[in-house]
Amino acid sequence: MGYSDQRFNVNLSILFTELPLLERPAAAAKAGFGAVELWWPWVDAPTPEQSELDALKKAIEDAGVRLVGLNFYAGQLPGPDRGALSVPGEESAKFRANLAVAADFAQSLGCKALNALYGNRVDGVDPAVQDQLALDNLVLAAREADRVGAILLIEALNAPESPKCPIVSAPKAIEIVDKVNAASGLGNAKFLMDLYHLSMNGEDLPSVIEQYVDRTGHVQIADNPGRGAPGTGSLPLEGLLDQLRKAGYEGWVGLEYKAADAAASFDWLPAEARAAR
Ligand SMILES: O=C(O)C(=O)CO
Repeated sequence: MGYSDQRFNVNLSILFTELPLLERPAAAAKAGFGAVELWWPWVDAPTPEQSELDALKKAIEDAGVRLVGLNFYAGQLPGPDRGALSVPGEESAKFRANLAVAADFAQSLGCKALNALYGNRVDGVDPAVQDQLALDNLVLAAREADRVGAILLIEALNAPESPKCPIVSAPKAIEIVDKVNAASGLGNAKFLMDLYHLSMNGEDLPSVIEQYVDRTGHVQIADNPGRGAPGTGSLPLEGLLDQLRKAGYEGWVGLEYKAADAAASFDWLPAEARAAR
């Protein structure tokens, strides 16, 4: 057991950001990784030029890494936006326009997991109106994911850093997962268990793992406090990942932590544990 038993991938939207986007896949490969994940890279463009999509696809293929997770368009991440799909008007329209583009891009690289971030509450808009819009958009997203053989991920963020986002606990994210599956009839909506966000919420992580592992489609980690590499904070990440593995989780674990020098931040992870693809 231990870190050697997991399939890790590098999140190229938070790590290696000191490099231009198109250089990051090769940097991850050079550090020994076989797989990467991304937030939607064009924060202002849900439907970028085909040439931009092609260039990123080529950079990933040339690096010889596999794309294993992609966020749908979610506005300006890591803030001030926390997603777009529950925000009426232009943001919802952008999310819908992005669905087929992101799903096709994922499919072109064999990526089987698409993450749909919920978005902030909007002053003056009835939360019930936002939640109905969110459900409608998540069902559309579940269908697009299904069209390309992918799962749809629903992630809980954390309340201290995302005070206007309503999906800030594991039970709340699971409630949305269940609603989307009931409404779509597809069963492809899964929980994205981000142990950093959940710990920031003060959740009991062993209990979250025990309760929700069977509905978890992807895991992300960072230490807490600080959202840094494992070992920079006080979370027992190795033990938590062991618990996940023993409970039957065999999916990807995304390294979604901050590091000023990404290449120097992987000492905690034996080289042989980086190469999964
Ligand atoms: O924006 C964040 O903090 C996320 O974890 C998005 O996936």
